[in-house]
Amino acid sequence: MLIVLVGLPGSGKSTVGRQLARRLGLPFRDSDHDIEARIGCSIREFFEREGEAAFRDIEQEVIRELTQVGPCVLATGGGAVLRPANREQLRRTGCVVYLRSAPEELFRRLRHDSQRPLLQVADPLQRLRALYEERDPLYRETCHYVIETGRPSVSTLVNMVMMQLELAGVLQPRP
Ligand SMILES: Nc1ncnc2c1ncn2[C@@H]1O[C@H](COP(=O)(O)OP(=O)(O)O)[C@@H](O)[C@H]1O
Ligand SMILES: O=C(O)C1=C[C@@H](OP(=O)(O)O)[C@@H](O)[C@H](O)C1
Ligand SMILES: [Mg+2]
Repeated sequence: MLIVLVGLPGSGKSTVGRQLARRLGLPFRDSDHDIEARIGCSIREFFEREGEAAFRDIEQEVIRELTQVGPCVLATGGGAVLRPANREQLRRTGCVVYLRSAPEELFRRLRHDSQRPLLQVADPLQRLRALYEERDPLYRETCHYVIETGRPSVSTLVNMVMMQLELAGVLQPRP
């Protein structure tokens, strides 16, 4: 089974995804990690050198591959839903969970983070609000379930995702 996490930068896709995979005994894959292995530098450097469109081309290839490697928990990058082909591929092949977070919460988590290329601007909170406006409808269109991430800790969120998947019959209930 393929479980896919989507959401804005800082929503916890990588952190929650890793713990969720451990709890489920599934491999964990992070599309940004595979992209960095392929380009041989950080995503931030690649954005600066080659631009966003070149990044999106590689991201689309990596997503297509990772949705075909067998059962795993897949953390995507925040912009994975921008391309219709990715939205269609993720929704068709996986059980897609949207980790929804308010831009203000994401700003609190990421204000000291220098590795997210889209947030290296004078007003990152304003940028996060704009990204939310643009992408929230795309995450909703792609996902099967929405999980609110505002207050819960990472381990509580892992439990919430597991409970949601059990209720939906995607996961067997735990004894
Ligand atoms: N539910 C949460 N509560 C508090 N901090 C969180 C939560 N989820 C993620 N974080 C923190 O926010 C930062 C970004 O998380 P990350 O998993 O990299 O997000 P993403 O992969 O969605 O961009 C990390 O420092 C992580 O520890
Ligand atoms: O939102 C985006 O467009 C991006 C989010 C990043 O992943 P995270 O969501 O893990 O930060 C990474 O894929 C790249 O910097 C582009
Ligand atoms: Mg991530």
